[in-house]
Amino acid sequence: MSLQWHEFASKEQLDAQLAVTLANDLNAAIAARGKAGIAVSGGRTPAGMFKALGEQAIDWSKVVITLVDERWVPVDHADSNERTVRQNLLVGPAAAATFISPVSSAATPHEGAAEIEARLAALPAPIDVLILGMGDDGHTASLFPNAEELEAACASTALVAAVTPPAAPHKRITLTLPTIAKARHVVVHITGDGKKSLLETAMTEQKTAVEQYPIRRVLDQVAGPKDVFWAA
Ligand SMILES: O=C(O)[C@H](O)[C@@H](O)[C@H](O)[C@H](O)COP(=O)(O)O
Repeated sequence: MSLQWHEFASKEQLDAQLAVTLANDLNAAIAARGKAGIAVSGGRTPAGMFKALGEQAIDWSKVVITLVDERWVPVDHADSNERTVRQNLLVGPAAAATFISPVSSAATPHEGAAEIEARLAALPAPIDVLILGMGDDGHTASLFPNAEELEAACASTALVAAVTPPAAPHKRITLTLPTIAKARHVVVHITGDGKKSLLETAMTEQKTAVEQYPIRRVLDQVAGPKDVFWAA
């Protein structure tokens, strides 16, 4: 399926519409299978959308939430993606959702990966809806260009992989490419002209784009519907 672009006049309008789209996915999954699974991305972009999502009419007690990737830091660390999710999404009615934390007290994600893998057995498979961010280098999740474990994380049959990004300050744990690609619906959530231009470049026909940009490598493997929600 081709990548469908949805452009919005403001981040606020994007957040409001994406929240409705995600709520529709979750409610459809609950109606069909009795529960729903969502994997959200970290970074700075999603905070406003998390607030809008938390206001949607969803039976949160039937929703299982996790992160697409995480920095291997304590959950009260300023760089923790879980901290962002707990402060912006898991408040109000959405606090009734089941959140699967992708970090443990292990010293490194390499040591902690097996425990996180076991925890994620509680996540509906395939994931019903998965939101991807994208970095300025074309990374998505924690699939970074030139990372020493990139190939392993793109080929692994496990749910998660530990990654040492070449330039980011923290070791990471990430859903593997096959796990991401199996999601029933994938949404790329990006803002700014630079990221729009980068994603358009990544999605060109040039074969080099696949090697250079993990976002392209991931989207090429996504079997289901894939959308981009973008605002300037
Ligand atoms: O832990 C992370 O950083 C993310 O999961 C990462 O993949 C993020 O989505 C992009 O780097 C975009 O981050 P921003 O939204 O902060 O630009």
